[in-house]
Amino acid sequence: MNEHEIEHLHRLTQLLQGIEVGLVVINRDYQVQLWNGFMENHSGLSAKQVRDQSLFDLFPDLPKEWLISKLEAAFLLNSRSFTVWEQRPFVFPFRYSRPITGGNQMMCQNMTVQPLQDLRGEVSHAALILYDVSVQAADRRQLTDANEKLERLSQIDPLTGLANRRQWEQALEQEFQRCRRYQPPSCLLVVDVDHFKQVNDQHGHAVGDQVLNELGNLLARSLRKTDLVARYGGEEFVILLTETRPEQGRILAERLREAVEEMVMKVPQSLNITVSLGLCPYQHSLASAQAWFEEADRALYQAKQNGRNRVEVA
Ligand SMILES: Nc1nc2c(ncn2[C@@H]2O[C@H](COP(=O)(O)OP(=O)(O)OP(=O)(O)O)[C@@H](O)[C@H]2O)c(=O)[nH]1
Repeated sequence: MNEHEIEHLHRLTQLLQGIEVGLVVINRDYQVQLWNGFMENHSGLSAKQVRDQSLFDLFPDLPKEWLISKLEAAFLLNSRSFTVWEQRPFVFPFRYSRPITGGNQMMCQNMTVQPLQDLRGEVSHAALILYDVSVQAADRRQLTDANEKLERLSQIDPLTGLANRRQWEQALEQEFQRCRRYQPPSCLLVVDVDHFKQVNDQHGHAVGDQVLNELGNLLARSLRKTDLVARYGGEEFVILLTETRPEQGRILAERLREAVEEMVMKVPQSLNITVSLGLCPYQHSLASAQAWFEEADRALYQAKQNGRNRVEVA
C-alpha cells in the first residue's frame, strides 16, 4: 500500500469513527472486530475492551436467536437484511437521554445487517449498522396517542361525559344486528326532560346545562355496566338495555322516572324536573335500527301527549 492509499484509509477510519450511526463488524464467531465511536459512546465500552469478544458475552440481553438467524443469513446466503423499530424497538439496550422525547427510556433503533466479503469473495464478516430513530419513534407515539385521544373525544358528549350521538348510532346498529341474528331480549329507551325550555327561561342556560349534567349522572348511575346511556342531543337521552325483557324494561323505565322526580338539584337553588320516557322492546318486525329508534320516539311522543312524567311502551 502506498502512502496515498494509507492516507485515504486513515481518513475513512476517522469518518467511520465519528459518524452518528452505530457500526459493528463481527467475524463468524460473532466476535467484535470493529466498534465505532457511536457504539463506544452509547455502550460505555471502548473498542479496545470489546475487541475479539463475543457480542453475546458482552450483551447477554441481546435477542440471541433472532440475531443469529439474521447473521447466518448474511454469512451463508450473502444476503442483507433490515429491521425497523416498529417490529422490534431496539437491538442494543442503550439508554436514551435527550429530554425532548419525554418518556422515551431506551434508544429506538433501525438496523441493517450487511455481509462483508474478503478479497477472495467469501463472506468472512458481517456488519451491524445501527440507526438511532428515537426522535421519529417518539413523534409517532405522540401522534398515535393524540389520534386515540381524538377518537375517544369524538365519541363523547362534553357536557355530560356520556356517549354522544355518533357513538350511540354505532352501538344501536350493532345491537340491532345482534338482536336480528340471535333474538335476545333487548329494549331501547328514549328519555326527554319535560318543559326544559322553562328551566332555561327561568334559571338561565348555565343552570340548564347543570341540570342536564346531573340527569346524565343519575341515568348512568342507575343502569348496568352493559347498558349504554347516551345523550342524543339537547335534552334527550337514549338508553340501550341489553338482555332486558319488555316487562323488565318497563319496570326499569318507571324506576328511572321516579328517581328523576325525587331528585332535588341544587343549581344553586333547589330545583325539580320530570322526564317522559318512550320504550320500545326489540321485535323481529323492525326493519332497521332507525325504525327501532323511531318507534321508541313515537312512544315518547305519546308519553308527552298523555300528560308527561310517564312511561309509554311502543
Ligand atoms: N341549557 C341547555 N339547553 C338546551 C341544550 N340543548 C337544548 N336545550 C334547550 O332545550 C329546550 C327544549 O325545548 P322543547 O323542545 O320545546 O321541549 P321542552 O321545553 O322540554 O318541552 P317538552 O319536551 O314538550 O316537555 C330548548 O329551549 C333548547 O334550547 C343544552 O345543551 N343546554
